[in-house]
Formats: sequence, C-alpha cells, structure tokens
Amino acid sequence: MPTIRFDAAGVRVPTPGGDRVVLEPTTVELTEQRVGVIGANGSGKSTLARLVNGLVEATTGRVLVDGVDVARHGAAVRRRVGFAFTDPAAQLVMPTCVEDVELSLRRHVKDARRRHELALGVLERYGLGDHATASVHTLSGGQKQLLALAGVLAVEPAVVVADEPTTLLDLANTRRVADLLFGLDQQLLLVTHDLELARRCDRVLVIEDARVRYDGPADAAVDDYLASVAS
Ligand SMILES: Nc1ncnc2c1ncn2[C@@H]1O[C@H](COP(=O)(O)OP(=O)(O)OP(=O)(O)O)[C@@H](O)[C@H]1O
Repeated sequence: MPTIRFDAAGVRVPTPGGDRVVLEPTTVELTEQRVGVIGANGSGKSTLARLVNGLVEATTGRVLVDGVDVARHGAAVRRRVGFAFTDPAAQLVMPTCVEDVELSLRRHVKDARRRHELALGVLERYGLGDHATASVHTLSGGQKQLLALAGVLAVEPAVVVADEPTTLLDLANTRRVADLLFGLDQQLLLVTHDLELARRCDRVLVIEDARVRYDGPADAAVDDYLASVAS
C-alpha cells in the first residue's frame, strides 16, 4: 500500500477575528488499505483529507504521499491520489456521462477514439453502461455519485480519498457506493459520518476540535467516538 505521511502538518486560516486553527499540527503515517476518518461537523476531517492531494495546503509541517511532498509536487501527487467529493455535482462538468469520464482520461490517453472506448468500458464496469450518452442531469443521486467515482477511478489512482461520498445517498445507493469503495484494491481514505462504514476500515482516526482524538482499530475508534458524544 502507499504511505500517506502527515509530518506535523497543520492548517491555520486567517479570519476577521484572528487566526483560526483548522487542524492542529498532526503526525500520523497511514499505510493501511482502508483508513476511516470520523468526528463531529467542523472538527477538521475534510481539511485532513484535502491536505492529502493539496486541495488544502499545510501552513505548518508537510504531507507526503510515498515520500513525495504534496506542497512541492502537487501535480505528481494528484496523479496518484484521486479525490471524490460529497456532492458529485462538484465533479461532473460535461453534458454526457461518457464525456465526463473521457475528461478524466484526457491527460492519460491522448488518442480520442481510444479514450472514448476506455470511458465506455469504465462506465460498463461501474454499472452505467446503459447511460453512456445520457445527460448527467438525468441520473439519480446514486448514479451521479457512481459516475463521479468512475471518473476518479478511470485513471487508476493508487490512493482514493473520499469525503463523505455517501452522505447524500439513500440506503441502497450508500450500499452500492460503499461496496464499490470497499471492493477497491487501492488505498482508501474515507471521511464519513456513517459509523457502520467506519467499522469496515482497518484503522480509524477520530477528529475532535482540530486534533486527532483517537487513532486505532475501527471498532475501538468508533466506540471512543460514541463515548465522547455521550459524555
Ligand atoms: N478556509 C477556511 N476559512 C475559515 N474557516 C475554515 C476554512 N476551512 C475550514 N474552516 C473551518 O474549519 C472547521 C473544520 O472544517 P472541516 O471542513 O475540515 O470540518 P469537517 O470535520 O470536515 O466538517 P463536516 O463534518 O461538517 O464536513 C470548520 O469549522 C470550517 O468552517
């Protein structure tokens, strides 16, 4: 598996009332295949996830993916790290499904015809083969999230960071997307409020007030989080 290393990585942002710490300097090394990140709204989970591919830059320390510094080699890291957002609309920009996957492939496959064929294959693999020429707007919420993930996975990233990918989905689509994510061979960093999903991870970080409150096996981490909410 790849190694995601947070080396005293922290984020501080200026606000009208003074600097605000969004993530305290954090040191962790993530080598497990499935790493979950849980915690309350506003605790810093998305910030931690976004540091991994440079969507957010560390203001102290650094983040390394397989030894490559995200701040110094962002493009190289983003080739290895795919990012899936909560709202697939953030990712789906082309009129049709197949064009959207083709867009993801544009840097990797120069030949347009080959790119089209590959995109059709990707759609097929993720159960969207019948929707290739459909407008993205005709898809259900679950299908949109599958399409967004298909676009991320089309370029075969070594790491998939998914920020609450099931939050907008109903139960059946949550299962579909979760099964897809947990069926991947790649490393998965999953931010989620779904504690059942968190329990399926190999390791879970509990974030509280911009810090890692707990870091350990999934069941122990989820139990720690539940206990912290109850107290
Ligand atoms: N650029 C910024 N400027 C000001 N505040 C920010 C900035 N980025 C994040 N924050 C604040 O930092 C806190 C942590 O944000 P973050 O999105 O990481 O939380 P989260 O744990 O993912 O929350 P949620 O579960 O609600 O998605 C939030 O209160 C957020 O409003």
